[in-house]
Amino acid sequence: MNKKIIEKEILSKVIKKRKEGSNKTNYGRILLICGSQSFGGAAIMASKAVVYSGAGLVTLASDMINRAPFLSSVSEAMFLDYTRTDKLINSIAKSDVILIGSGLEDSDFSFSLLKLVFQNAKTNQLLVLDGTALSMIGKRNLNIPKKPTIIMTPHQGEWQRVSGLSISEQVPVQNYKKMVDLNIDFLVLKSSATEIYALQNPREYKELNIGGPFQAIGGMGDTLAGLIAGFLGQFKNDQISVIQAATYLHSYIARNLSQKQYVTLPTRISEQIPTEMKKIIQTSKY
Ligand SMILES: NC(=O)C1=CN([C@@H]2O[C@H](COP(=O)(O)OP(=O)(O)OC[C@H]3O[C@@H](n4cnc5c(N)ncnc54)[C@H](O)[C@@H]3O)[C@@H](O)[C@H]2O)[C@@H](O)CC1
Ligand SMILES: Nc1ncnc2c1ncn2[C@@H]1O[C@H](COP(=O)(O)OP(=O)(O)O)[C@@H](O)[C@H]1O
Ligand SMILES: [Mg+2]
Repeated sequence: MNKKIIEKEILSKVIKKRKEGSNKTNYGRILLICGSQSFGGAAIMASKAVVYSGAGLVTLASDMINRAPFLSSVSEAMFLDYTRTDKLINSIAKSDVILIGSGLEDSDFSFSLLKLVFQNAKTNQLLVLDGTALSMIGKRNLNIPKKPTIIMTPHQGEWQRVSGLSISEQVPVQNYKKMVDLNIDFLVLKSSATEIYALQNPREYKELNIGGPFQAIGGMGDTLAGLIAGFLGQFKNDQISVIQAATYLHSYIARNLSQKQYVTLPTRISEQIPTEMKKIIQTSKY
């Protein structure tokens, strides 16, 4: 199987200048179903990455305990109480991209949210599965539906839970087999050398080689999931390139920050996203 390295050119391939007459509805409606009483920060960090990546309309559905801190730190986004099933179903129906799992608790209630999304998601929607959604799918043997496009962002421990493959068994051929078995369209398998797979192309996968241990901090993956969701909402073509670009940008910013900072805080990465995106369109040949 052919391994390629993700190069910086992927950023100018995907990130484009905005059209003059466009408005927020042209840049994606993103719904996050994230956070819980225990992990409010994950929801805030994921949402911050979605907003700072430029997504048009962003809603977080979460536990009410997170509402006030969320609105004060990501004021551009909207908030929904995730126990309001009627409103949540409505919001699922209107979304282009749904990110579920970052910071959810492993509970019967969270599991019911995941099933609700699986039942209501439609063919033209993109579903990003992260964090505890993955652990629950693995532990509770939940089948992933064929209809929405599925983007899964596990670290190796989560992928072990979902796929049953131990870390040493997580080699490309095995990973592809599991993607087919489990209906996963795109897999971002996170580690110190993150790998990105697309189901349509089982002969090639790409590896990221610009990350580093300055990224080993809680919230780094929540931020990546948000950045991927935000990019998928606004850059509509060639989903694999969009996912690669988001993953590259996340580590590219972290690497730049690490020149001056021992550890690169996830919220600082998000704050840097608009500046780096601007630099890309200014230097782009396209
Ligand atoms: N501030 C917050 O609210 C935070 C919330 N978080 C959320 O907490 C939930 C649990 O996620 P966690 O990943 O912390 O815990 P998990 O228990 O799901 O995963 C960690 C386990 O996986 C194993 N593992 C194997 N390979 C790994 C790798 N490459 N990277 C990381 N772990 C690996 C570890 O040894 C450990 O046993 C998620 O929903 C996550 O989004 C975390 O993001 C931490 C920060
Ligand atoms: N040593 C490292 N080198 C490169 N990237 C790393 C390293 N450690 C962590 N990362 C990156 O940080 C992120 C961690 O994701 P995850 O474990 O899901 O974090 P969290 O759930 O706490 O937000 C991944 O993108 C991973 O690739
Ligand atoms: Mg995570």
